[in-house]
Amino acid sequence: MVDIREEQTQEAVAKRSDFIIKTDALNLYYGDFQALIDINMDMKQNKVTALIGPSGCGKSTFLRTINRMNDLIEGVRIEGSIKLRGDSIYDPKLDVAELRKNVGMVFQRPNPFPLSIYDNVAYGPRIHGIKNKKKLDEIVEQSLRYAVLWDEVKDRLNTSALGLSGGQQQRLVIARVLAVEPEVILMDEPASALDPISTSKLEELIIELKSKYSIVIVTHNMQQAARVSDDTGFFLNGRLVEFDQTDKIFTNPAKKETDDYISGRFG
Ligand SMILES: Nc1ncnc2c1ncn2[C@@H]1O[C@H](COP(=O)(O)OP(=O)(O)OP(=O)(O)O)[C@@H](O)[C@H]1O
Repeated sequence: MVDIREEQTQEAVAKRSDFIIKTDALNLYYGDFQALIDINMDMKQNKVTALIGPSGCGKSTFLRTINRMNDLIEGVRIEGSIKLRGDSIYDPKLDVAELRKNVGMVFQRPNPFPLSIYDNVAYGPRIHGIKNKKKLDEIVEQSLRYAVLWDEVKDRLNTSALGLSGGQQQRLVIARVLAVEPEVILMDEPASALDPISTSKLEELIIELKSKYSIVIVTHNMQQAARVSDDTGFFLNGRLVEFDQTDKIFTNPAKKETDDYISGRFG
């Protein structure tokens, strides 16, 4: 006789594994101020999840919970759960440095180190103990190739990263993140300081990267969210108002607030 519980369990496991990050009743407070209210959001593996919403609605705060960047801010308190592949991100036993290696982050302004292009990419692997020059060379080349920057910089690897254009610097920062082999890449308005051509290269790169990584991106640019993401979450006043497939959010949202926001009636 088939054990239904066993079947259900296997089905549940298969379903769970589609999701890389799951949050359950997540609340976050800055002192007395509640910035995130009861966020339940399951993000899929090898997909791009976009977070949209007006300024101050909690997008960056939410993004930072995924690699515990909020830990660095005094007075932050978190309730509820957030899991990466089923393991609690806020487990006191968790190695935060390991988490941040696994969940890399790209910020609004490109922030290369004042080092050579090569040393920027080799930085993380070196910290994680890789000393062998040949191995480092391989990692640097592969990461720059994945970040679609190799052809532009291969003849100047030992020159300063600060000499690159803003768009190149942002792709270098992505290469630096890729060099430590993360599973998830968080991006907080990564194109906001870039010109249209660099932005479009970055968007192409994001779409390419999802074959290997899971990406969560905060953006103010709704066309960008529509172009690059598979799923979109709309935040308002600390709540996740609606979370669905990007096509659905932009063509037939379920909630009036989402419709008002995407059609430019507020925000
Ligand atoms: N370090 C902090 N201390 C206190 N309050 C904060 C802190 N950081 C953010 N907040 C508040 O939390 C709320 C959410 O901010 P957050 O930066 O997450 O919003 P956002 O949607 O990313 O905004 P934006 O699109 O402008 O970047 C805002 O009211 C903000 O003022």
